Amino acid sequence: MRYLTAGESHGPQLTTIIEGLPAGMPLTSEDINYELARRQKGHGRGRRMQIEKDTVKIAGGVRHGHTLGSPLALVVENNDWKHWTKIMGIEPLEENEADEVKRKVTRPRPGHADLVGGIKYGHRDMRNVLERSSARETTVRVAAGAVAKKLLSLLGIEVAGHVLEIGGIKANPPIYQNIKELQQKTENSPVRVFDETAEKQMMEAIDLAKKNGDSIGGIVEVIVEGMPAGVGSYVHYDRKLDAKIARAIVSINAFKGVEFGLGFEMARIPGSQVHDEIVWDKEDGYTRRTNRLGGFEGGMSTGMPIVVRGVMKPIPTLYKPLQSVDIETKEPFTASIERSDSCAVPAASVVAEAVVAWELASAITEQFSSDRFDELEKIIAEQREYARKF
Ligand SMILES: Cc1cc2nc3c(=O)[nH]c(=O)nc-3n(C[C@H](O)[C@H](O)[C@H](O)COP(=O)(O)O)c2cc1C
Ligand SMILES: C=C(O[C@@H]1CC(C(=O)O)=C[C@@H](OP(=O)(O)O)[C@H]1O)C(=O)O
Repeated sequence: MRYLTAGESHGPQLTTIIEGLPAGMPLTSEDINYELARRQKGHGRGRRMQIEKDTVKIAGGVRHGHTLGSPLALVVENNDWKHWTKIMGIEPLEENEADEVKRKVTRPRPGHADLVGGIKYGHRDMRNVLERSSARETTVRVAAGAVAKKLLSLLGIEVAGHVLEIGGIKANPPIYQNIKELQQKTENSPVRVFDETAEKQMMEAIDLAKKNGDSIGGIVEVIVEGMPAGVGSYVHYDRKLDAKIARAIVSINAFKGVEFGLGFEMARIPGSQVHDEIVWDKEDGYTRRTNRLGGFEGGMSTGMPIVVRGVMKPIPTLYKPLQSVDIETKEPFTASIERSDSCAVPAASVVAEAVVAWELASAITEQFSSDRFDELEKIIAEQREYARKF
């Protein structure tokens, strides 16, 4: 499967076209709207989230609640567009219209894409960069991820994303009976965290950063249960599924690192405390006594839960801006201020879920290729049975 997205942050809409979905898979707008609403929640977001009520229009590829096998076209309109029609106008401006109409940006924000994007594309008005580099684009990535999550869920694979750390406040690792419990508890948290003590401290840290005109980042974790063993491959670098997931996580705006299972901690402990011992029983087939590698060996899923974490840097737009340079005068100036979030880690955990779900659904449909969803269900059941008996 593949998808592309189009659209600017304050333009009329965001669009994605998804190609390669099997036909006959149940899918409704509600499945997608549920995920879009989750992405909009979270303590620390700016005023934009009160303006938007993200809902999807399915513009192709579905009929009477089932996919057709044709490209799936999804559209999310920007409510804010009505305030930006002039600034973001599609048609050329009159010659006498001033630069203020465009809300020209000439003082790049350190840490955002403004300056290098301007250099790369020759945009001396760096609004042309920030409109597309904005994480508004993650709206339709979450829409694509919702479709992937639906496919996975119908195949018995569940995905849960949550927050582990914000601004240096660490949550205790979640202890839960099943993944549904993790999903439900974090869903009701304003910072999408399992640990209630950390929740309060995280919210205070966000409020303090906001008050100081500053921003904070954090760590999110995505857990996947029910993935069959043997998806991905060890034979080529670009077929390794863990590598695809790592790329997907780092592709999220402001994400700077990724780890699986024990992650960077593995550098400090011996192999006997890292590798997971293999056991077999009739019911579950091959499992591991522990899951310290986080569900991957040799670029393939082991069948154990996938555990992947990503680190998000603090938001680059600061209400107390850092030093920058005006590209017109080359004089030192503080960076421009755009309306901004002070912390978007909770929202980013929903985006992380979406991009992980996409990579898994994509790998499954590639490896167990079928144009029909009912056939795919059968093939996956057979794969599970084959791996159990192997
Ligand atoms: C959900 C989400 C919301 C974000 N909100 C903002 C924001 O309000 N202001 C901002 O400057 N950056 C925000 N960012 C981060 C920027 O989009 C990101 O730093 C920028 O695109 C530069 O890319 P890079 O940080 O990956 O290098 C957000 C990121 C995510 C994932
Ligand atoms: C619009 C979203 O996030 C935006 C991401 C973003 C950025 O620079 O990445 C900057 C802000 O844009 P605005 O100036 O319009 O408020 C955020 O609100 C969204 O998540 O839907």
